[in-house]
Amino acid sequence: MTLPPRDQLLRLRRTLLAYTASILHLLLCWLLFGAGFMSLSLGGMLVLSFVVLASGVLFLLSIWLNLNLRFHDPSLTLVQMCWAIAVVFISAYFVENLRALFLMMVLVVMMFGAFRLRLGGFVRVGLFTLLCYAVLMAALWWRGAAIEPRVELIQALEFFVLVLGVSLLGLEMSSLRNVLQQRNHDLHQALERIQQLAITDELTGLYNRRFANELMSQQKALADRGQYGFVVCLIDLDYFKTVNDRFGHAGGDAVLRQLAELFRHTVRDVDFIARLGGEEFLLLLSRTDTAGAEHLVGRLQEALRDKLWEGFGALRLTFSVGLSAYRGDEPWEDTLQRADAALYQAKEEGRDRLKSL
Ligand SMILES: Nc1nc2c(ncn2[C@@H]2O[C@H](COP(=O)(O)OP(=O)(O)OP(=O)(O)O)[C@@H](O)[C@H]2O)c(=O)[nH]1
Repeated sequence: MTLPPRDQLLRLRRTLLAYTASILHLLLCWLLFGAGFMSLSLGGMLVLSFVVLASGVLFLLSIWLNLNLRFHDPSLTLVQMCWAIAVVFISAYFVENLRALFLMMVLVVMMFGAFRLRLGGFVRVGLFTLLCYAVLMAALWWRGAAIEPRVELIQALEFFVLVLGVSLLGLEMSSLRNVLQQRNHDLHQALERIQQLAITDELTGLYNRRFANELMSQQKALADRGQYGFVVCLIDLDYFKTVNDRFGHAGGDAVLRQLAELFRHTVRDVDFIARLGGEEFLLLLSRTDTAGAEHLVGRLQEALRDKLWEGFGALRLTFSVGLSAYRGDEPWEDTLQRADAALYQAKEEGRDRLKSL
């Protein structure tokens, strides 16, 4: 059996809490029944208990079966609150003498809305409470219960002042919760941004040297476990200084950005490309052998030959590559070291070529 997602679990927990409160309310009813304050027969008490317990189970089931997700507010806060308030008023109808005390349960229900309802929700619950109160008074009057209008009016006023007070407190808590949620969201985004910045090269958006080292060590661990290889290519642009001399440093930057875009589009999704600094790049090819890497480098050279540099006219660029395949059970630094030596050879032998060691 799989557990519901976190949001649903939270809703279940909150509904379970409300269910516990309604069971406590029911216990109070039974206590008053035992003490002779309820004008309800044993059968009536059993029906009331069944209705309260069954409705709670229905709310819990609707969340467990995800039926609540079909509603505008999947927490069902308003529905649950109105139902709980109705139950309090229904049971209050049968209480003799202690009705005002009994109605205080409505305040507990109000507190449940504190973390979810906004102003509109509180107004609706308030109006619903008002309606319930009026219906209760009418029903009592209809039944011929002894109602002292002045006392009832004072009790009603006191009740509504309390409901208003609790609603205002609830609103305050609700807005506090919103602020906290927003802060949490902002912090989460800032953290994501920081994590992104920590691994990317600012100029090109490729991975940076620090992350390249991490990737190398990860690749080594994976290769050692999975018995497959990986290849490291160090790519260094030839005579890049002339680009800077011709177009200025900003122009050189723009060329590096366009080059990064070309690399990104040419390598496979499973491969990694990082800028180690200056005009030097590292290509990390996973599950590839030397032949496969040479093939990819050929494709990159071809793409570079055909590249039309936006804003740089007839610019032609080449690069030299030092390639090295991981030999198994060697430190990844050794693989990189060999690629570096191979790159040195490629430069020494006239550039625009690939050397592997
Ligand atoms: N625009 C720009 N230029 C950079 C950046 N980092 C390094 N460079 C330039 O890259 C050039 C590298 O020069 P060199 O090391 O002599 O290399 P090269 O001119 O490419 O010659 P070889 O590598 O020997 O073929 C220098 O002019 C640096 O200023 C950068 O972030 N932006």
